[in-house]
Amino acid sequence: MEITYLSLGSNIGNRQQHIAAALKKMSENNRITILRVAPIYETAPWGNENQDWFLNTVAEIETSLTPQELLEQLSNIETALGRTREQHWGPRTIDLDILLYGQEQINLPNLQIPHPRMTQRAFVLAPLADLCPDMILPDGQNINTLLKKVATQELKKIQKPTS
Ligand SMILES: Nc1ncnc2c1ncn2[C@@H]1O[C@H](COP(=O)(O)OP(=O)(O)OP(=O)(O)O)[C@@H](O)[C@H]1O
Ligand SMILES: Nc1nc2c(c(=O)[nH]1)N=C(CO)CN2
Repeated sequence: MEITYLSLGSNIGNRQQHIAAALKKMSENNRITILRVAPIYETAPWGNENQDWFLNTVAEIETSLTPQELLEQLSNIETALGRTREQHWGPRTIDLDILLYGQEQINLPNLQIPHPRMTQRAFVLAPLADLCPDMILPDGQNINTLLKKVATQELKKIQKPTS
């Protein structure tokens, strides 16, 4: 069993409902246990700014799935929730990324862990810091130091998920 952190994001349709539905589908897999879910943030679009604001959060899970099996499971959930891939960093009903999987470092063409862009993204670091305020990221930096570096990225904490 490995402790794993996942990023969840949505900026199309009922964003809160998409996040809740993704968490429900994950919890239906008997090899995934959701341990904690961070508060939800409303966040300015990063990377491709010409799109609507996102809701983002982070889930801490425990899983016996391998990283590749987890990626496949998350991709199936994205598809079931209507995710399409038309634009790089474009709008999506749901985006599920693996941030950290135990202490593993993976560098395959279809899977990089830790997620290579996570330390640049306030929409990842803020909810992750709510769950793990003292976390040291694999590059050796404290999460709060990293959060200060991305402080110009706009975001606001909105609420705990209801389910
Ligand atoms: N840690 C990871 N978590 C999820 N997908 C990953 C990871 N590492 C590599 N990938 C690959 O990235 C591919 C593209 O994913 P996706 O379209 O969701 O990217 P994105 O969310 O738009 O951008 P970003 O990767 O910068 O968050 C996936 O098909 C998957 O194979
Ligand atoms: N605010 C925000 N911006 C993004 C997001 C996201 O989840 N939230 N996801 C992206 C691709 O992973 C690109 N940009």
